Formats: sequence, structure tokens, C-alpha cells
Amino acid sequence: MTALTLDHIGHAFLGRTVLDGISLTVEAGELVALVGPSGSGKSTLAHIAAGLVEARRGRVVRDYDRHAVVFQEPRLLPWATAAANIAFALKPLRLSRRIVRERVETVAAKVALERSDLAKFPAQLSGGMRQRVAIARALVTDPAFLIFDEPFTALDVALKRRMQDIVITSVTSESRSGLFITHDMAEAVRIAHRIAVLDPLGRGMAGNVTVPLTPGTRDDRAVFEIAHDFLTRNPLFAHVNDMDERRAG
Ligand SMILES: Nc1ncnc2c1ncn2[C@@H]1O[C@H](COP(=O)(O)OP(=O)(O)OP(=O)(O)O)[C@@H](O)[C@H]1O
Repeated sequence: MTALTLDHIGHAFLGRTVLDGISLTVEAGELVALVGPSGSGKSTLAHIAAGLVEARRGRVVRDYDRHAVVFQEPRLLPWATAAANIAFALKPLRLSRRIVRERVETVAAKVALERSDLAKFPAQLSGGMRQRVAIARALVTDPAFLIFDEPFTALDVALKRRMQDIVITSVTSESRSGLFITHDMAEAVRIAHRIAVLDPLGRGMAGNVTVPLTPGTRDDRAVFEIAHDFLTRNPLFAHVNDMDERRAG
């Protein structure tokens, strides 16, 4: 079953085409990493998938109940505690205080937030902790589909890895599906079932590859070897590490 279909998506900002003829599907239970050079339109596509931007052309078909998005910056409410930030996503559901507290505590445990962290305000938390709160806020409504827009770019390597493990668990072990935007090939190889590569100018998809082994079973060596193999032998990845092609050209 296909959870998300992006069908010939096209978009322009101020008359300038940034995406054209983009078709991509994510199957139920699948975690797809979308890679492409800086400026190729990855974030725009993530926003379109999330319904935050309406595509000028094409069709988005969602065969799931609910999705949630984790952005590059945690986007937390500065005046609310971590617990209140997570609970905010539950407001429309009008649940009792007890159920809200239980749900917040359950997701906080999943992202390894301590009870004492829940009482803190965003300014009192480190960047990694803030991003954990953002992931907990995304998970608390129990969405069937998760969209990640380069969420760990600002984090150091060790922390990134812990956060990637949270993504792998929250998508693959809990029967969700997900689209994970990144320009970090090692990250894509580590977490995804499949990597979709955006054309450097956002003109269609360059292609797809299935990543050997399954998310959660690839150790550092496997990640390194697979990423190295893709980058050195597969022409699909020739432009992934380029900077903004449009600005350069
Ligand atoms: N709201 C906007 N108004 C005008 N131009 C925009 C807007 N958002 C994005 N763009 C432009 O669209 C192009 C694609 O941007 P987008 O952020 O989707 O790329 P990206 O692949 O995610 O880049 P990065 O990896 O650097 O985040 C860029 O040239 C960007 O400047």
C-alpha cells in the first residue's frame, strides 16, 4: 500500500521554478530519505508533502490519517515548558489532563527526555534536547506518517546518531512511514529503506536506490561502505554534495 504519492509536483517562487515534474511515492512502513544538493528544492517538497505549501502543479495523495513534521529548527514555544510544548499538539483532541500527562510522559521516554527536562523551558535545554522535544511533539499525536526536514543538521556527530536511532525506532519499529530530507549521505544510508535523489535543479527525480540491509541493522562500517560505494560508483549521487547549483550558475 502506498502511504504518500507526490505526482508530477511543480512549484515556483516569485515566478522562478524550483520544482518541476517531481514524482515520488512512500510505501506503508517505508522510510524514504530524500537527498539532493543545497537549493535543489528538498525543503519545498517536504512542505508540499506536509500540506504547508500548496504545489502549483501536480497532486499529493495521502493514504493515512495523520502526519507530523519535524523541522530543522525545533520551533518550540519559548514561554512554555517542554511538557507544555509536547502537549500543545494534543490541544485539538480535548483530552483529559491525566491522559495528556500520560501521553506526554510516554513519548518523552521514547525520545529519552527525563522527567526533570519536561519542566524546563526551551532556553534551558541544549540544542539536542530541544530537538528531542520537537520529535516528542510530533509523536504525541501518534501520526501514521512522519516528515523530517533536515532535523539534525545543527547537531554534533554523536548526538546525531542517537537522534537517528530515535527516528529509526519511531518509524520502522512502530509501523509508521516517513520521508526524511537530508543532504548527509551517511545519515540517509543509516536510517532509510530507500534513498530518492532529487535532480540538482529540482527538475524531476534523478532516481532511487534501495539501501542494503534494514534500518537499525547497519553498523558504522556498513554505513561507511554503502555511502562510499554510492558516492563513488553511482552517478545518481554525483551532485549530492554540490552547493546551490542555481546560485553557482
Ligand atoms: N518562500 C520562498 N520564497 C522565495 N524563494 C524561496 C522560498 N523558499 C525557498 N525558496 C528558493 O527555492 C529554492 C529551493 O529551496 P529549498 O529550501 O526548498 O531547497 P533545499 O534543497 O531544501 O536547500 P537546503 O538544502 O539548502 O535547505 C532555493 O533557491 C530557495 O532560495
